Amino acid sequence: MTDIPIVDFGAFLNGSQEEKARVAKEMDDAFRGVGFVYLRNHGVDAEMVEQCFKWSEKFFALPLETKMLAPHPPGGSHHRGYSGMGLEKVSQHTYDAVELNKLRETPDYKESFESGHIHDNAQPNIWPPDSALPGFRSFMQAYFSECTGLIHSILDALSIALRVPEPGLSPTHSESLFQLRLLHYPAIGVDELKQEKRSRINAHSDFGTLTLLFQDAVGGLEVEDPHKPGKFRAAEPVDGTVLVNIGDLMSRWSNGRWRSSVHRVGLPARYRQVSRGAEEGNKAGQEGEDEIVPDRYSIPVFATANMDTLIEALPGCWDEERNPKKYEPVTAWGYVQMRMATLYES
Ligand SMILES: O=C(O)CCC(=O)C(=O)O
Ligand SMILES: [Fe+2]
Repeated sequence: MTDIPIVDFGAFLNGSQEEKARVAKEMDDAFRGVGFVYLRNHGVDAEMVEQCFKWSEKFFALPLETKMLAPHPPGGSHHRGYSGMGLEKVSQHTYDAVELNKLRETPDYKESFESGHIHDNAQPNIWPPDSALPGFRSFMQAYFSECTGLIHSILDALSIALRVPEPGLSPTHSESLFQLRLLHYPAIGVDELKQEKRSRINAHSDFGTLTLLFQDAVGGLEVEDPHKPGKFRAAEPVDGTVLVNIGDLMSRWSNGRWRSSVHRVGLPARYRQVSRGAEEGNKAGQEGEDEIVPDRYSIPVFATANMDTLIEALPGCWDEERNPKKYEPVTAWGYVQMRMATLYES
């Protein structure tokens, strides 16, 4: 297991100034260390989270032709709608076209549906007709707003951690240009994942400011150990929590103070041990060969700052002598566009 801390965010949402400062410090520590934190009492309605997983199952169970009524546009710059199996392939800072095509030979075995803010004019939503899945669109819009609240509260906590003067970082995200993603990883043979014939999601870092992640009970998410590059440790689902991580844009904004850790989804930890069958004797051992990892569903929400926000080392994250600015200033949108362009074949 990773050493991803669990923080009680309720103490930030409802606590005194002292409690808020304590929680902010705990989050600062987590983001400086592993770049991930589990938040308990995060305020996102548990029933809505459960319902969102149900909508996700219903959506992905639709026939392919129906899902294709809301197709993800070609190229990576308009990230909305349905992406079928193998369409998106994440990578870690690979911009070279030849390299990217080589990576795509082992496609991520997943399908996804992206939606965003109803007033996001740069990336308008792409919905299936309501008759295809009545109620889906209105639920997803309500769930999007529900998650938006938590993102802004986390930004408030981070502003306290850095002593960013009031009103802090939240106004830089006032347009809520976020991306709500439903992910479905179909059932897959243990061996296919083990031998890396297919991946669920390849190692990558997220490129926005913050990511919220709800995952089902299947597991398989792994985070790279910040001190041992190439070594991944399980980030198993923890009941009643949301997993929050720092993206590249926030890492850059904090002048590297907060870590945007590489993560991936592969074989859940419990399948790594000797196959269950093998322990139970020969006959069962044979069956163990064909073991299947069940379908997995997860729901990330990616946050980014308003398009023209200048991303340049935040106060408290640099000083002229000991800790100079490490990165050139970029606009939030300029950076995100550059990263999104690598995700899809254009
Ligand atoms: O499915 C997951 O648990 C992680 C998904 C993820 O890392 C992503 O979509 O960026
Ligand atoms: Fe990710």
